[in-house]
Amino acid sequence: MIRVIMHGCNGKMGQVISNLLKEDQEAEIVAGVDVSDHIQNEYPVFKNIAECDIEADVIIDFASVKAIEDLLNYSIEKQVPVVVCTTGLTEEQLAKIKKASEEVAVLRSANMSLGINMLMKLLQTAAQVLVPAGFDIEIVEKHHKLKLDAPSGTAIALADSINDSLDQRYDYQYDRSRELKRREKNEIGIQAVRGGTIVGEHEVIFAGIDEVIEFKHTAYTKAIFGKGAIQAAKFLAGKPAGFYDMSHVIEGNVQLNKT
Ligand SMILES: NC(=O)C1=CN([C@@H]2O[C@H](COP(=O)(O)OP(=O)(O)OC[C@H]3O[C@@H](n4cnc5c(N)ncnc54)[C@H](O)[C@@H]3O)[C@@H](O)[C@H]2O)C=CC1
Ligand SMILES: O=C(O)C1=N[C@H](C(=O)O)C[C@H](O)C1
Repeated sequence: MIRVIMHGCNGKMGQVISNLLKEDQEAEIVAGVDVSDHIQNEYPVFKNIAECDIEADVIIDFASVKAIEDLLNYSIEKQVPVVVCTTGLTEEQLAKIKKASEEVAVLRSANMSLGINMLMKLLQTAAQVLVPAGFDIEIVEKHHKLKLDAPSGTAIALADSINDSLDQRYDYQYDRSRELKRREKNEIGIQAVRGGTIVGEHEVIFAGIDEVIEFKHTAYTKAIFGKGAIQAAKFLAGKPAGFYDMSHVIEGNVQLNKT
């Protein structure tokens, strides 16, 4: 059995994963970490990961940007690989995650679903064909009203994926209300919508002269993120120090299915 610490265990994603792992034959939660104690779990829960004295093979993190430094310190000190799913991280925190991966295995992904990770690859192909033909790129994301960060980590990851395929020529425009001016050629507009219980929608729009192509991903349940995070945790347990993302997990599964 792979032993998991669930960081942010009493949150929406922490509970999705707790329920999924109850039925899992290969992995189990041995401890949880959460500042909130409004839920009774079948495993011990610590207020801070630094207090956790239970041995584990991997940590799954869906918590808060405020907890990221303690999480990385614990992961390095105890040599427990960590799957970082929390979004809204600053550039400085992202740099700390990269640095930590020199000492312990770290997998970070703003979106654990197969669909979004597949879409990232499709967008690179689309951008390489459509941008030279003069298409503009805009991203619209929609999420539930409880979400703290905006734009979503996924919207930024989709933009980054496109930008990687275009030699980083693009800037991101988050707010068009400040200046009275036309959009720049080398910009990706990113807009966030918040309301109700929308699980997660991402739409990437390539707008050309007289034609528009739209790529859209809709998450109907949070289980798609939970299943992806569990797959990632199983992949990461026992891996050497290094920086991994969902493409490593998906490629690993494709190889396994071929054999
Ligand atoms: N990568 C992905 O595929 C996905 C990422 N997320 C991200 O995961 C994070 C959590 O999402 P949700 O579960 O929806 O949020 P949530 O607010 O329901 O849960 C977060 C939990 O973390 C706990 N927490 C807050 N500060 C903490 C601290 N310092 N130490 C330990 N626990 C702490 C809270 O008490 C709460 O129970 C968000 O950043 C969200 O954007 C969410 C869904 C998918
Ligand atoms: O907070 C959420 O709910 C989600 N957050 C992630 C993000 O910021 O991209 C992933 C998913 O869209 C759900």
